[in-house]
Amino acid sequence: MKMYEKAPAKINLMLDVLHKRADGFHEVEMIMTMVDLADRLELSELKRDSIIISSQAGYIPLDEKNLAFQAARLIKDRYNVRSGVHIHLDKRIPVAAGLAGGSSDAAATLRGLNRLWRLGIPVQELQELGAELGSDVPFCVTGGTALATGRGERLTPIANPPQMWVILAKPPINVSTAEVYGRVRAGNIAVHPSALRMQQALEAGDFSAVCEGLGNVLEDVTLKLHPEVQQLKEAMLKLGADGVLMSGSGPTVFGLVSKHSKVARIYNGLRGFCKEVYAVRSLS
Ligand SMILES: C[C@](O)(CO)[C@H](O)COP(=O)(O)OP(=O)(O)OC[C@H]1O[C@@H](n2ccc(N)nc2=O)[C@H](O)[C@@H]1O
Ligand SMILES: Nc1ncnc2c1ncn2[C@@H]1O[C@H](COP(=O)(O)OP(=O)(O)OP(=O)(O)O)[C@@H](O)[C@H]1O
Repeated sequence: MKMYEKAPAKINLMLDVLHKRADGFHEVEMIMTMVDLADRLELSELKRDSIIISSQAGYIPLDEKNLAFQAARLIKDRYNVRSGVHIHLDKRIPVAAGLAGGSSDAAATLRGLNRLWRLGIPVQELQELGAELGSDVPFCVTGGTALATGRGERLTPIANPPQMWVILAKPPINVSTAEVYGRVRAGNIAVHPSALRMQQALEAGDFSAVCEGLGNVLEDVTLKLHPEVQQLKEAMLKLGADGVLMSGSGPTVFGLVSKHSKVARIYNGLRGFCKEVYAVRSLS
């Protein structure tokens, strides 16, 4: 038997850090939404008790470091599943980009194995399992648009963004999420983006207000480490994006555009100096 799952990328429309917690994680307030750029997973049942990961992408781990492997092992152990699975990952989301590619693969694995092995695990329990794998995984289990608090695992669904285009550009640099959080000084953040304001903009379907409400306190850290991310933001704005922000801990920058007529100009302009550029729709 085979199951197929799509694993979409996320962007953070706003991300605020409130304080560092005793467990080393940071208390955050974020609004995340999915975009129409997705990995594809094919999950095939194996009679023997093993987990096999394969992918056309040569640049991701295929062993127990792969988040899809970890998700499969977790669900197998927790529910005493004897059979195995072969998971083929058709990677389309850029890796280590701030787009939660690995987290979304893990979430899609939890959803897919729940169906493949007919486990009947309720969504909330899948999210709790997801939280053991990473802070972004619970959101990726359900997707949509949500306010995420705690370390990112406490979710409140909110209205999807109005129809818009999202242009994503990933510069060829590596950013460590742990390092970026490690450099944040919550007490020194000058301007905190407002979750309430973004939530109201989304509920009202007000595209301009969504653009005005964009904010990510991790930007300051990543931009200092990698000035090319700032240059990419400026280029996107110059080319006509209505709103521009870095996603997660970076380095991907996204631009929001309401008019389709602007998309080709921005896409082509960025392709001149950035190899990984995507123009997609927000998922609603
Ligand atoms: C930057 C975001 O992607 C925005 O959505 C998330 O906050 C991070 O999500 P993630 O990559 O799933 O993060 P995890 O794999 O759970 O954690 C990676 C590292 O980031 C730091 N981390 C992560 C989340 C959080 N709320 N506080 C943290 O300090 C921790 O040092 C942790 O060791
Ligand atoms: N299924 C997977 N897909 C991509 N990367 C994976 C996967 N499993 C493990 N990894 C490893 O995880 C690391 C982060 O990759 P990923 O694409 O998930 O980052 P990200 O988009 O920055 O995630 P986030 O936004 O959740 O911080 C990479 O170094 C990669 O080797």
